[in-house]
Amino acid sequence: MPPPTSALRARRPFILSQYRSQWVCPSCLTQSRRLHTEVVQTPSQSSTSPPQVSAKQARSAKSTAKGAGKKNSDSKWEVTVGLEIHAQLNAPRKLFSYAATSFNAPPNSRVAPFDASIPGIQPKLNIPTIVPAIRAAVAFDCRINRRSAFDRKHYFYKDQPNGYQITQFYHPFASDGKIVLNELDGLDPSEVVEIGIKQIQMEQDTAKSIFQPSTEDTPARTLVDLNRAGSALVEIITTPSLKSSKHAAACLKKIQSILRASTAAIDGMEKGGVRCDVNVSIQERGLPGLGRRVEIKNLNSVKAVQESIEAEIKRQIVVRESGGEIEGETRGWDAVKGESRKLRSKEGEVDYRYKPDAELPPLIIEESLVNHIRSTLPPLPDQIISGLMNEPFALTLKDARTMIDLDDGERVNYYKAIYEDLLAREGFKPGSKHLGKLIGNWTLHELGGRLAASFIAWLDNPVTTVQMADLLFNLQSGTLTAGNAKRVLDHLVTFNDSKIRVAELIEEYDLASRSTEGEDDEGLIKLANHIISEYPEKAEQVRSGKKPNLKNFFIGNLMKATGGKVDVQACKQVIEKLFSA
Ligand SMILES: Nc1ncnc2c1ncn2[C@@H]1O[C@H](COP(=O)(O)OP(=O)(O)OP(=O)(O)O)[C@@H](O)[C@H]1O
Ligand SMILES: [Mg+2]
Ligand SMILES: [Mg+2]
Repeated sequence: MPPPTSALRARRPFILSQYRSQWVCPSCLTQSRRLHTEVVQTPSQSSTSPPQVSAKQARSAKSTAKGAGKKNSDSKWEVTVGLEIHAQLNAPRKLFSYAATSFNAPPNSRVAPFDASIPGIQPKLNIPTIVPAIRAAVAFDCRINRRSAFDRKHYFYKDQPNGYQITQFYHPFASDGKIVLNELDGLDPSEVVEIGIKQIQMEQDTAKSIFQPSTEDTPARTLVDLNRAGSALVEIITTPSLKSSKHAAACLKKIQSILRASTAAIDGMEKGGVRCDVNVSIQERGLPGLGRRVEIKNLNSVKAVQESIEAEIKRQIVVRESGGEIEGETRGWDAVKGESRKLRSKEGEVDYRYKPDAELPPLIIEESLVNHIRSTLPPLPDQIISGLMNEPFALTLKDARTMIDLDDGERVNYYKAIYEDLLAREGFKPGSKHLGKLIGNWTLHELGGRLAASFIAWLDNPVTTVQMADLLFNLQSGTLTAGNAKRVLDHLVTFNDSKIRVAELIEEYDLASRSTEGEDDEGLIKLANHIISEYPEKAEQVRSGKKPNLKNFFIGNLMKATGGKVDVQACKQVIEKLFSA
C-alpha cells in the first residue's frame, strides 16, 4: 500500500503543550509537515498456491511442529510473531466528534453527524483524547514524536460509514518503545525478553455490526450500531521479534496491564476494549531475514491469540515441509473449530489510497506536556506485582500475577479495597495469619473458585467488597469459624444481593462460634465421646495405631456436630486428648 503522496494538509498545527488539554495555534507554526514519500516495500508476491499435502507429510510436519507454542531452539524452523493491538482509549468523547463514548448505551444513541458520515461534516480533533494515548506511549517507553499527522485510509465496509478511517499509520505520534518480559510475566527466572514497539498511532474505531440470524418473520440481517464509530483507539505495533506463542501471549497480557495501569485504556479484551491481530512467519533456522508473514485478524482473547499462532505455525510448517511456499495472506480465526481460514491474499489486498486529511492539521506535542505526563504516571505492572509480593500484602508471585491478570485488573482493586476496609475498622484483629495472604486466598481461591464453579463472570460478581470485609472481620474476630465463613460465602454467591448483611446472616442462621475451653471443654468432650462410641471399629483402628489418620474423620464429625460453630483447632485438641487417654 503506497503512503500518501499529496501535499494536501491543513496548515495550522494542533499544538498540545499544557496539561488539561489546552491547545494553541501560534501563527509562527504554519508550516505544513513534509510528507513521507518512500514507497513501503511489500514482500514479493507469490503466485504459488500451497501444494496438496499427503497425510504422511502432514504427520511428519505435525511432529516437527509439536510444541509450536514453546520457543524451541532445536527445531528446524524459527518462528517470528508481531502483534498489532487496538485499544480503546479512556476518553469521554470520540476522536473527531463531540459524541460521548459509551459502550452500553442504546444502539445508535451516541452518534454525532460526523460519526454517521453526514455529507459535508468534517472531523475536528478532540484534544483530550490524545492525553491517555500519550500516557500509554510514555508507559511503553516510546519516543514521543513532536509532530504527527492524520491520513485517510480508504475502504468500504458496513461498519465504516465514512468510507475511510482516519489514522496516523504513516506519521505516528509515538515510536520506538519497548516492553520487557520477565519472570513476573511467567517466563523462566533466567529469561528476560525485550520486545520493541515499532510505533503507536491514533486512529478511529469502527461501528459494531451485529448479526441476527433469520427468524420466521425476518430474513437474516446485520444491524449496525454507530455508538462505537469514531471512538479513539491507539494501534500499538510491535516489532517482529516475538519467538513463540507463549511469549506473544505474555506480551499481549503485559500490554493490556500496562494500558490499564497507566489508565490509558481501562477495558481489556474481556470487555471488548482491546483487539489483536497477529502476524506469523517461519524461516529455516540459520537463514537470514524473516519468512513471509501471514496475518490473522481480530482476535479477542489471549487464548485465541495463543491458539491461532500455534495453529498457524503448524500450518506453515506443513506447507514448507511439503515443498510449498507461504503465501502472504490475511486469515480469520474460528475459535470454536480452533482453525483459521483465508480471508484474502496479498494479491487481493486493497489499496487504501492513504491521503492526508485536509481538515486535520498536524499535531504538535510539546515536551512540557510529555514531561508532566511522565512525572505523574501511576505505577506500572512490574511495580504493582512487586508491591503485591512485598509487605503488607506478601502474596506469592503466582497469586500476584493471577490477581493482576484477572478481570482486567479489577480483582486487584477488589482485593485492596477489602484490605483497606478491614484496616479502617474499629476493633479489627489482624489475627495470626498474614492478613494480605488471607484476603488473597479468600478473593482468589474461595470466591474465585465459587464463581468459576457457578460460571459467574467477574463482571457479575455478586459479593461486594463490604460483604467480603464483613465476612473476614468475623472470621478474624473468631465469630465465624472457617467452615461457617465458607457457608456465608456460599450464601452470598447464591443469593446475589448486595443488601444482605453478614451480621444478619450470622444471627438468622445462628452461625456465631461457640466459645470453648479447648481440650477441657466439657460439652465438646461429651459430644466427642458420643461420636467415638458410634464408630467403634474406626476408633479401635486409631487406638491400635493402625490408622492414626482416622482421627481426622472424628475431628470432621465433631465439627459438623457443633454446626460448624467450633473451630478445627478446638475439635482437634479434644479428639487428641480422648484418644491419648
Ligand atoms: N516477517 C514477519 N513475520 C512476522 N511478523 C511480521 C513480519 N513482518 C512484519 N511483521 C509484523 O507485522 C505487523 C505489521 O503491522 P503494521 O500495522 O505495520 O502493518 P499492516 O499489518 O500492513 O497494517 P494494518 O493491518 O493495520 O492495515 C507488525 O506487528 C510486525 O511486527
Ligand atoms: Mg496495523
Ligand atoms: Mg495488520
